[in-house]
Amino acid sequence: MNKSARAIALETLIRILQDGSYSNISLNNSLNNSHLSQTDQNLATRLVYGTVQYKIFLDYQLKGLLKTKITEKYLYPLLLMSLYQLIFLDKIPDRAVLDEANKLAKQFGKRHSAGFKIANGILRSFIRRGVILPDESDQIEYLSVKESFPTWLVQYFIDHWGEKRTQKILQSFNETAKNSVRLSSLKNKGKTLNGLRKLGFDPQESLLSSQVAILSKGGVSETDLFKNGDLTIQDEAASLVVDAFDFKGDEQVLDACSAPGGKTVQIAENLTSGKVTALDIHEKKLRLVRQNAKRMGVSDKLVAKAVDARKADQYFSGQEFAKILVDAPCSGLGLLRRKPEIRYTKSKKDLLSLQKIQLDILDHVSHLLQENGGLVYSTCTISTEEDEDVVKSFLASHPKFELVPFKLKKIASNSGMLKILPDSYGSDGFFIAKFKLRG
Ligand SMILES: C[S@@+](CC[C@H](N)C(=O)[O-])C[C@H]1O[C@@H](n2cnc3c(N)ncnc32)[C@H](O)[C@@H]1O
Repeated sequence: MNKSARAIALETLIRILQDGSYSNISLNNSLNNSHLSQTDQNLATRLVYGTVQYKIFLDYQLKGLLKTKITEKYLYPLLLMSLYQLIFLDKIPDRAVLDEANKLAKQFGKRHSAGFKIANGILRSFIRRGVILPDESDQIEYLSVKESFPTWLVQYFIDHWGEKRTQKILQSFNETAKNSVRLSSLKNKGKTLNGLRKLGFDPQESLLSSQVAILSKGGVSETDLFKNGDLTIQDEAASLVVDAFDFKGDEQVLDACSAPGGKTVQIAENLTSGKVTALDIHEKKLRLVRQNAKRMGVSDKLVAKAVDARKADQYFSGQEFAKILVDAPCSGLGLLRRKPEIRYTKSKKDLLSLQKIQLDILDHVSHLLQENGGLVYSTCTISTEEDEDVVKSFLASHPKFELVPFKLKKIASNSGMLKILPDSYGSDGFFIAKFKLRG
């Protein structure tokens, strides 16, 4: 029997909430093995992302309603998913949510289990009582529940950006991520945009880059435009990192942390006789880099090697590279729209342990840069520990490096550092710093 959109969503949520799986990987696996129509896939996606995103808020709604201990594994995810529909999906009538919860409880529960009665009772009680929130006098607790972020993260954002901006940042992270594509610079941009228009994607130019288009719907990876390498899926802020370099075309470039290769192919598009050496600590992930390069028609510019960038100076003989990109492993706090569970899995301690890895990578690759060469450091996080503090520490221990201003297609950085918060342009949160090695 083919599974329904809600059954797929529930089994995915069980894996994410009970087994700690990643939302995007789990959901893709479930959807790829399903026979759902595009509309049903959209519903399953909405249910999974929405429930994970609002987990703290939804959990709070159960306050006072749980009279018995929930033992069956499916029941807690089912309650959260049903509450999400009751509260956020206006087009689905309450009656339908209750009926569907009933069916799912019977499908996922043990034989003779009373799970469906428990679910029904709790959901009916919620409908009678309505949404509850903590008292506003405690802003941290209030915002934590209202926007569904752990209290440490709310406190962290307030400490760095104040209460008003924090509210905007949190709200912005709860908005739906845009469908953003970067158009290959090797192809005719007008033609690609026309192709997108014909397919109903209604492309609009990004505020951050003239090479990036925002689409009105998903599913572009199914099109020939994607398959033929006319475009690639990349966030508008992420697309700025490579633009921070000024390419001549004949350079040897090192991409120290390359997988899945979004920025590697972008570098390669800028090269004529030059090559990009793409490293990643995980051999398996390099397959994605090679696939991406092949699809985007730049395989001849790529050398891929499984290397721990913290040991990169053992693999290369000296100052071999004119440009180096360190798009470092990071907490990913800038990606909260696309990977909502990051807010629950990362802790403040992680920021400092990641900082250590980031500095280690920078230190080891910095020996491989030619004099007057450019080093770009970027992260998809907005934490100071992994961004500005890394820059400060790196400069303190590498006095021959200095920050240099850079100009992108639509914005510029005079300080050599650029931090993009998620509420500024509705993009992912990103950080870019550009250094030069003095001659
Ligand atoms: C932020 S992702 C890079 C994204 C990539 N630049 C892109 O645009 O598609 C960081 C990558 O660093 C890799 N990584 C983590 N630790 C590493 C290390 N010590 N050396 C090299 N790569 C590492 C991870 O496997 C991951 O693929």
